[in-house]
Amino acid sequence: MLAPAPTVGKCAAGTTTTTTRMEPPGGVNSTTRSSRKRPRVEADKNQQQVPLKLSKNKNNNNNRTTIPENDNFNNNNNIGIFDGVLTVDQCNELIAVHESHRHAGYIHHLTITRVADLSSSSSSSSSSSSSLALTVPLIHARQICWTLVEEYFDCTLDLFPEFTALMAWHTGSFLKTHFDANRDYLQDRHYSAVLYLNDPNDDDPDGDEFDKERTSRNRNGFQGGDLVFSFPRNKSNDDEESSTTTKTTTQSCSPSNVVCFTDVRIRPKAGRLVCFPSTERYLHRVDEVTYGTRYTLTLWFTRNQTAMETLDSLQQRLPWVISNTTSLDDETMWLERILPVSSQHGDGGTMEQPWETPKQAEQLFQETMVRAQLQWDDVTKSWTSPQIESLDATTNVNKRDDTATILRRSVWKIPQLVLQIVAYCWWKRDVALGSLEKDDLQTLIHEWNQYVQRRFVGLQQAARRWMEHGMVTNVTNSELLLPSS
Ligand SMILES: O=C(O)CCC(=O)C(=O)O
Ligand SMILES: [Fe+2]
Repeated sequence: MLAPAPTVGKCAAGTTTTTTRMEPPGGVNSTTRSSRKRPRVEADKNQQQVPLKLSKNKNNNNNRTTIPENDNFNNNNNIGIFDGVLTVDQCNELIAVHESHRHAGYIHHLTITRVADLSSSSSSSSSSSSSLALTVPLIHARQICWTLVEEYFDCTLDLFPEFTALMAWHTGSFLKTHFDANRDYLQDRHYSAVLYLNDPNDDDPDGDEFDKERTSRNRNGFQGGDLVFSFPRNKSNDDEESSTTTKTTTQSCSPSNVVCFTDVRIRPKAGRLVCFPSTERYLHRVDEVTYGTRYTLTLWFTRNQTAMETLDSLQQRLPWVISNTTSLDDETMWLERILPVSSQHGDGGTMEQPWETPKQAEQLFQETMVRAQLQWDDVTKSWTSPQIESLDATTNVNKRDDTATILRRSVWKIPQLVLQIVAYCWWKRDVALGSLEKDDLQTLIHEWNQYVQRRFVGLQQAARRWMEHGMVTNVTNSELLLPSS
């Protein structure tokens, strides 16, 4: 006899909404929970919260099954959905972090940014402090999710992050039906959590009223990309379930003894966290992203402390973080050097200089800007010129996936900072870098440095705390609670 389909709990972070607790399937060890309890972290109170939109229990059209947000299931709430976990601003910051450091991911049309990608450059490199500073919003977001997942599943054992990455699901990406602990080496994945960072392009994803302000901030929207769970059920469950849920059966249930599947479809939404056990009972897929880019913070948690992901590269560099009291001027210089206005000769220090004269610098700058523009255009249209095709040959990535990686590795040695400025441009100004005047660009660089400086100070403070508490030898075991501004 098959277990009834797991059900879905809906709750709002930071509100008094009661969360229905689940018993994890198969039960968990009832060892008393350790007294260590991370403080609950809430979204930055200074920033406007994404308004909680409680449901109107309305199905949207085109035969989609949505989860009614006011459903009160009485049995296990095995899938948790939290809205407003991060503000739209916080989500946008994470998208910018992703864009500034993305690498080709593990499936086509997927790019990822892990903590290691932000912290692995050599400690003396000029671009290091800005990259390291960007670990702050990522670790902070992880901390919020971590607390929510532990609380939601009412874990009697502590959980530990097993994998953390910002991801961009570009047009054409999808994941076929799977469960997350589906390989021998993934047995330590116990809970999955996905925090969505942007909205689909629909005006009305949840049957809510059209929200102009929110939609206007919803840059880089996408179509498709629903998360869909498929729960097996037997026929005897059919009547009961169809009367209490809006789930639909995607296969007909005859003849008898045929296993049927109930689909539970979850629409991504900026600031929405979905969490579920990583076991085979939670088969799920990601529908193809048919337009645009879908951004997520994807996390797995483990009950096995030894399987915890290491943040080695970050940890190793903390002493340098603490001792680095200098400003980020050297980084500013990186970009200034490729500006026509300030392309005087320097010795270049340890940096590579792919140009010899101011004229070449100017040309490099123009090319960089063209490429930066391409990055934000429709990539499928962008990759036509033979020159860019040949650039692609210098990388091992899918050319449609990973413009940023190509930029970074390209023969022109475009500095990492340019990518960061491109990402910042999108984030704060909603403009393409190529369309900016030189003066605008200077202002932007200044703003960027101030932003990084603020984040870097936050990292220094946290690092000092870790040092003081002797936690540096095992950073991932610390609270990793960083200031959010
Ligand atoms: O992005 C999602 O909604 C789910 C992703 C997923 O299933 C996975 O990465 O295993
Ligand atoms: Fe998955």
